[in-house]
Amino acid sequence: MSSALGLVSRIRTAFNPPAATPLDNSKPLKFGILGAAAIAPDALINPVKSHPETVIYAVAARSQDRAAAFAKKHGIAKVFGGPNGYQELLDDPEIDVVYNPLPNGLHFEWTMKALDAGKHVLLEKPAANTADETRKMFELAERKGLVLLEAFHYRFHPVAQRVKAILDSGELGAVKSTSTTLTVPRGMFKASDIRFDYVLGGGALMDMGCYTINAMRFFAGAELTAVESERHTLAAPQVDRATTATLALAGGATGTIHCDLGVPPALGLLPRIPEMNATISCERGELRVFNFVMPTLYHSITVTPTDKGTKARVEKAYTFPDLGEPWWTTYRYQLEAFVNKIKGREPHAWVTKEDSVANMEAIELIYAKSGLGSRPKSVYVAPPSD
Ligand SMILES: NC(=O)C1=CN([C@@H]2O[C@H](COP(=O)(O)OP(=O)(O)OC[C@H]3O[C@@H](n4cnc5c(N)ncnc54)[C@H](OP(=O)(O)O)[C@@H]3O)[C@@H](O)[C@H]2O)C=CC1
Ligand SMILES: O=C1OC[C@@H](O)[C@H](O)[C@H]1O
Repeated sequence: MSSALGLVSRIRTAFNPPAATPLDNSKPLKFGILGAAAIAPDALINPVKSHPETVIYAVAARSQDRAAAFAKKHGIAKVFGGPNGYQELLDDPEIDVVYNPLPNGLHFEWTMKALDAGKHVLLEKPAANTADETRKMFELAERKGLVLLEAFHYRFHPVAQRVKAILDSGELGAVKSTSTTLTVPRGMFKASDIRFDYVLGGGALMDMGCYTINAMRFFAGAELTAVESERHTLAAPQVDRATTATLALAGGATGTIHCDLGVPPALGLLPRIPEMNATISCERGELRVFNFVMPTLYHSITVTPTDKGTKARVEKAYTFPDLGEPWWTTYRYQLEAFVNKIKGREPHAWVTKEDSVANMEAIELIYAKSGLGSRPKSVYVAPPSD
C-alpha cells in the first residue's frame, strides 16, 4: 500500500514539480527550444521548473501559430515562428542553451548551427543519422568550448548508476551476456510519425534501439565488435518497426538487443504493456532491471548471486545519497548534470563524445548487417570556418 501511495505521489510531483526559488547571485541559463516537439515538456520544460538556475526563454516552430500556442501553454516569453524561426532563435544573443528535439535527420544541421551561434546544446537521442555527423558535432563543440550532450537521460538516474556500480563492484564477477529490451504497443505512434520516416532518421533501431545499445555498452562496459545476427520487421521501406540483434562485445561477452515501435496485441486483441528491461548475466549471478528507462514511475533491481548461501535481493534507487528527490525524473537528473557541466562543476554522471560516437557506430553496423543501410547523411554543409 505504501509503495502504491509512493508511486502516486512521485508521478503527481514529477508532472507538477515545485517551483525552485531562483538563486540571488547568478543569472539563470536561458534555454531556447527548436520545434514545438511532443517530448519537450517532459524532457526539459518540467525539469527546468524545479531547477533554480534555468529558465525556458524561447521556442521556435515552423508555424507562427504553433509556436505561439506552445509558448502560451508553457509560459514561454519569446516566440519565433515561420520558415526562419529556428535560425532567428539561434541568433538571439539572450539565449545561452539550445534544446534540439527535432527529428533525428535534422539533429546534425541544427546542432551545428546552434554551436556556430555560440550556444551550448542539449541534443535529443540518437545524436544524428550517422557516427560521422556525431563526431563532427562534438568536434565543433570542443573547438568552440561549448557543452554538447546527447540526451541519454536514463544514464543520469540513480538506477542506471546503481546497476553499473553493482556490476563494477565484482560481486557477480565478469559480465557474460546482456539482454536489453525497449518496446511499446502498437498504436502508440501513428503511421505519419517521424519515427517511420527514413529521411528524417526513422526506424526502431534509431528511436528505441539506441537505448538498448547504449545500456548494453554501459552495463557490459564493452564495445561492439561484430553483429552476429539480426532480424527485423519493416514498417515502411528501409524503416524497421522492430529489430532484434545479437552482438559480440570486446572481451568475449555477448549482447542481445530488442526494440519495437508497435508490438501487435497478444492473440490479436490483448494490448501489450511497454517493456523497458535489462538482464545482465555474470560469472557468479544475474542482475535484472525492471524499467531502466522511466524508473521514477517504478523500477526494481534484482540481484541473484549463484554463490551458495547468498540470497537474492531487490534494490530500489530513486535518489542518490546526496542528490535528488524520489520524484525527480531521469530528465531532471540529466538537467542537473548538464547545468553543472556548463557552470564548470563536476556532474554526477555524463555521456561523453566517445560514447555517443560509439553508439551511432553500433547502430550503423546493425543497419549494415540488416541490409537496410544507415539513415541518410544530412545535406547540410557546414561553413568553412567550422
Ligand atoms: N528523451 C526522450 O525520452 C525522448 C526523445 N525523443 C527524441 O526527440 C526528438 C523528437 O521526438 P518527438 O518530440 O516525439 O517528435 P515530434 O514529432 O513531436 O517533434 C519533432 C519536432 O520537429 C519539428 N520538425 C522540423 N522539421 C520537421 C519535419 N520535416 N517533419 C516533422 N517535424 C519536423 C517539428 O517542429 P515544429 O513545431 O517547428 O513544426 C516538431 O515539433 C527525436 O529525436 C526523438 O528521438 C522523443 C521522445 C522521447
Ligand atoms: O526516447 C524515447 O523514449 C520513449 C519512447 O517511447 C520514444 O519512442 C522514444 O523516442
